[in-house]
Amino acid sequence: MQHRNIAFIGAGNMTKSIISGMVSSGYPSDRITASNPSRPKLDDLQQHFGINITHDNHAAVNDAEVVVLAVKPQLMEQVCQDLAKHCDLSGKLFVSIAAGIPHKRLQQMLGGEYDVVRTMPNTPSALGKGMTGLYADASLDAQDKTYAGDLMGQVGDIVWVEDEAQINGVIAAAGSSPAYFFLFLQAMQEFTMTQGFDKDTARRMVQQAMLGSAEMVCHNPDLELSELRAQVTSKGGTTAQAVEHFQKNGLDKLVAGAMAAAIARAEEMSDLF
Ligand SMILES: NC(=O)C1=CN([C@@H]2O[C@H](COP(=O)(O)OP(=O)(O)OC[C@H]3O[C@@H](n4cnc5c(N)ncnc54)[C@H](OP(=O)(O)O)[C@@H]3O)[C@@H](O)[C@H]2O)C=CC1
Ligand SMILES: O=C(O)[C@@H]1CCC=N1
Repeated sequence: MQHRNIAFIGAGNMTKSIISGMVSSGYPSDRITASNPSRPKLDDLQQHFGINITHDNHAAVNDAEVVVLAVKPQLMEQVCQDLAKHCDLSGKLFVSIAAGIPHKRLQQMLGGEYDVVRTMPNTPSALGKGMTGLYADASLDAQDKTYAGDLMGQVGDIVWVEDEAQINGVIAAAGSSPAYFFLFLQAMQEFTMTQGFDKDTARRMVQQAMLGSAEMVCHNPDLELSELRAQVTSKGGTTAQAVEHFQKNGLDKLVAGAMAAAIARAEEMSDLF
């Protein structure tokens, strides 16, 4: 991929995940800058990945060809307006990772019809196992589109969406979903501890079971998920009892409700910010 000078505005969890994945995939660290108000996160990024760091958003943006907007949604307007006031933004490609802020709204915040790609990554990007949804409007130059896809492709799998509203579906399915899996594992760990296992052993067991299961899913793309489940479920056995308990207690509805809640919040945020 092209290695353009890239600046991350905001050096929080998601920036760290993306930079970590980029550097492991060979993106030159001297072409990456992170800007953040507080120091410790910047020091951490510099120590681990050898990137450039600054407290000055303007300097970071002035030196960049690509600007990743990685602050919390509620700060986005203030940060973009400040950049618009103090920097020449023409010719730069903007990549937003913020939940709930539409493409048009980002352009409005930046004060012009700049090239903007709206993305929705997730934290496993740190391990090169991310999943990112991307949206751009038809005016985006093919080279910029390729760059944005390659960039997020360095940290995992990507999917372009045609309809911007689908980005909220990506949030529910991939942006937020690592937290669902962690929550599920935590509940399993806690129950396992009630069976006389210490915390670490309980974690080791449930995490290995999850890792193995995820690998089975990925290595068997032609097998339906229901078939993989059937392979574990002996007739009259233990798994059948557990699965029946989940189903009787409305697991499908619970999951659909949680994902719909994530989407509803994303929609709400697009009115708020
Ligand atoms: N976490 C996740 O799993 C995902 C998050 N996102 C999106 O990523 C974005 C960032 O989220 P996340 O990384 O979790 O949040 P964090 O709070 O971890 O990071 C945000 C960072 O922005 C910094 N910041 C605050 N004000 C400014 C400013 N004026 N200029 C530059 N930086 C500033 C904060 O610095 P300080 O702490 O010093 O105030 C902080 O380090 C959000 O918009 C979120 O919607 C998208 C997908 C997944
Ligand atoms: O919770 C959030 O709003 C962000 C977006 C997806 C994951 N974290």
